[in-house]
Amino acid sequence: MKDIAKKSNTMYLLEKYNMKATKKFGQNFLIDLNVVQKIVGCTQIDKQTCVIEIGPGIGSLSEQLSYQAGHVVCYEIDTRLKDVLAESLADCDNVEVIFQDFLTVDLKEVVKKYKQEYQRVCIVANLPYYITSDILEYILTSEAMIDSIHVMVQKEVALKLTDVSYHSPLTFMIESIGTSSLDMLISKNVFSPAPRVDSAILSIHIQKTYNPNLTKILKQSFTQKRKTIYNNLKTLFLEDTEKILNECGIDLKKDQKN
Ligand SMILES: C[S@@+](CC[C@H](N)C(=O)[O-])C[C@H]1O[C@@H](n2cnc3c(N)ncnc32)[C@H](O)[C@@H]1O
Repeated sequence: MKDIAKKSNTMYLLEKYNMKATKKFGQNFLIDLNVVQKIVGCTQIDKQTCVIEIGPGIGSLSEQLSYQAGHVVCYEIDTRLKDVLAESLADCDNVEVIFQDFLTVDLKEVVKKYKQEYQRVCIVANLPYYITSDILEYILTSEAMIDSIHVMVQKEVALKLTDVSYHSPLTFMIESIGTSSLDMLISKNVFSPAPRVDSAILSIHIQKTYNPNLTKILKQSFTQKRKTIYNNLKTLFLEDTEKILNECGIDLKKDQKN
């Protein structure tokens, strides 16, 4: 189907397949073609890019991604969407839909495979809000050779994750491998059903591979707030603390206050 994101097309598909959005999977479908095209514009993908999309829903974003990208691999948890996606994306030959919980995907292996054929591999998603942090952490710590991540998240989450004075395990993970930016604000009115809050596009450009030592560091660091990271970690890494923090790209004097 052409222009799935048009409200009339979305409603046609949802009604035809008696598909009710479920909170269980954080389903809020985009129903504004113009906004979907602007989102794709933020990603700067091209035919040398393979996109991994998390949660295609009825395919609104996947369709527009398919016009710009070389290949699109979508992971969808809700098997009720099988028939809908078979119809909506029937003409998009470069889209592959896999029905699997994204949090069980071997991302490192999948990205390695697509890197053999495409110059870049990017992740693009209108994320289910109930597991935003879990998904971001899963991607960031996967050690997969991803070039960039462009995800729609709650506006407040995007503001926090791009605020240099805000510290959380996720901000440290992002900082340790690249840079983040808030690229676009999105009104809650362009979704069906409309969520309670507005959204934003958060982009993360990856320059370095994740250092797995960081997960250990963050667990220890966030047990005792107020102290600097260095002081918190001295008990764990002793004289190696400074070296390990430097390797992970973390400022020794940072504390965990918001
Ligand atoms: C906010 S909706 C976005 C749908 C569509 N991309 C759009 O923009 O209209 C989130 C989508 O993620 C799917 N989803 C939720 N949890 C998931 C998981 N763990 N793995 C893969 N997909 C998931 C939902 O079923 C839903 O299709």
